[in-house]
Amino acid sequence: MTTLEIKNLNKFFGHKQALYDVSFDMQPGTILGLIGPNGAGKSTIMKSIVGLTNYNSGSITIDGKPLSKNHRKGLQNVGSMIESPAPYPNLTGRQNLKLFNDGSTTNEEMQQIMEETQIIDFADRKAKKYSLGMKQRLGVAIALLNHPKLLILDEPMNGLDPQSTHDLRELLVNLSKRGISILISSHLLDELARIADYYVVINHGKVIKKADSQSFLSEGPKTVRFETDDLDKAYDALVTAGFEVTKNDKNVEIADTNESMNAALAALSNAGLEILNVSRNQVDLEESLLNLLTDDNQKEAK
Ligand SMILES: Nc1ncnc2c1ncn2[C@@H]1O[C@H](COP(=O)(O)OP(=O)(O)OP(=O)(O)O)[C@@H](O)[C@H]1O
Repeated sequence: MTTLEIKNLNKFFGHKQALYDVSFDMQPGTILGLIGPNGAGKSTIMKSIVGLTNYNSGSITIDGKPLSKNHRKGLQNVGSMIESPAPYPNLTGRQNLKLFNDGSTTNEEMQQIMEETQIIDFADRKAKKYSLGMKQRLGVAIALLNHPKLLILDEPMNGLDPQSTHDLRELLVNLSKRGISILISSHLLDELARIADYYVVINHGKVIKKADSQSFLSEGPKTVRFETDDLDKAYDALVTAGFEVTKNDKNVEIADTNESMNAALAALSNAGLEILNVSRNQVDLEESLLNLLTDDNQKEAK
């Protein structure tokens, strides 16, 4: 059964429309990256799902159950950490978890959550003494209480050091393997690219792209880079052979097409150059996103 289905969601703040007919869905056990620039509407979508804000029209269905527009937070089946996590500062991590437990999480499960999110070592310290990274981890632990089928995490990697980011990534992948769907927004696109199965791109409150991670990245331009013993000469040789060339500190780069590799290699070796390395490159998530946003903003400006 579809875990989350959002259809034609519209949201106004006063006269200002923040979401325009946003629609997408999530299947069980998938990680969906919600991406877009600041102010695009990502948090508003997440808040609408958990009832932190109401919406004007459209529908949200979780695990087959439609939500009303003014539903309260504390939804069954949904765990969330939206904007900064807000544990009670004068309670310890463990006490916070107990407080957010609706009674369905056993002590053993609570222990497992504390271990998985690695808050166990500071679980008996007051939350006000936590660093940002520790608070983030406690936020994820709270989201994991009560057996969620859907986890909604807004910028969960903020403030985490590289080891903690790595650990959180592993945890999220393991949770998705257990069938939990994870909706995650992050500006740390390299991190997101390592775990997301699908992306939904938001710009100015509209969905401008939905794609699985493979096709999202493979649609972008590909290039081939050559390292040689003389980059200036390599640049000239490729330009003379009719290529559009970019010269970097370490290599020269051309568009990767079916014919370009052989023709470029021939041009470089005819110029007497020693080819030290050849690499094919696909655009990364950040580049794909920037290309998409540039196209969309140009369309809007017309
Ligand atoms: N409480 C509010 N009152 C009025 N406008 C709001 C409110 N919350 C958000 N907005 C507006 O709605 C739009 C979407 O904001 P939102 O916070 O959802 O963006 P975002 O994609 O999450 O951005 P960021 O990446 O900066 O978190 C923005 O134009 C924002 O100014």
